[in-house]
Amino acid sequence: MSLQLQMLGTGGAFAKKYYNNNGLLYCGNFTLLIDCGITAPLSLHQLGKSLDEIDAILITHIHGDHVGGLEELAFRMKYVVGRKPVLYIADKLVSPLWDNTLRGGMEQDESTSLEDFFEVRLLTEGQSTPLCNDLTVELIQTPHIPGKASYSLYINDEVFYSADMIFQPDLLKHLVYERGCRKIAHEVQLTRKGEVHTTLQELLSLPTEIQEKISLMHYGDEMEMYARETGEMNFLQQHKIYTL
Ligand SMILES: O=c1ccn([C@@H]2O[C@@H]3COP(=O)(O)O[C@H]3[C@H]2O)c(=O)[nH]1
Ligand SMILES: [Zn+2]
Ligand SMILES: [Zn+2]
Repeated sequence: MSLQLQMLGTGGAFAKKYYNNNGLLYCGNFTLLIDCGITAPLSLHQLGKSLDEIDAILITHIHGDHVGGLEELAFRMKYVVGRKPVLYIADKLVSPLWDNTLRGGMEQDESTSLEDFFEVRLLTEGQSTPLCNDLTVELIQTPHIPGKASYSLYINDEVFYSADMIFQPDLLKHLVYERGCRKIAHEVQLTRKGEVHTTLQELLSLPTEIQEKISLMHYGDEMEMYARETGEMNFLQQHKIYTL
């Protein structure tokens, strides 16, 4: 079964042209929404997708461009669609997501926990979990903000989808040379110092055979200026469907 990826947006947190870096992963009839940022509901609307077409949501980490659309999604699922969405999430993210992010807007009456709005399915880091017949996801914790857990994804034991992360060349080499990784969707920061992200310069230091597997995402509005400066890598484009 081939996997397809359609990004709802490919922009960094402050990008305006390309929307938040959230993706739809298609596996046959199953659709997984990877992250649900502020712009996710608008992007879904522009694609003509109803929320009912999303079978599950997976959250990589707690930043607005990755979770800022969850309140709208959950309220619409509850009050319009009438179905609890499935939410895959690392156990360490449950409390930060509910207590520190969603609770202020969503707690009311008997609805006092994440489980009151979502069918929560916990993911354990380092463990490959089947989400449907032909789709498995393994969380790999990757550094982003000190003290805040963030998880990249290893999909079907062959595709790496980075969360926001500081450059991890050894991880990328390990995945490609020892775990048979075929494709990599990687965040990139084009301008300014990386600090909590991976810079284009850092990715350009990777061997050619790894760069060839990389598609760049989570970039700024200046992306077009860098179109010919990405070595063997290419930019993922919003709404285009890629076979993985
Ligand atoms: O220590 C910090 C924390 C945050 N930030 C910025 O805020 C943004 C939050 O979303 P993001 O993770 O997509 O990108 C982050 C950066 O652009 C930063 O530069 N340094
Ligand atoms: Zn981000
Ligand atoms: Zn982030």
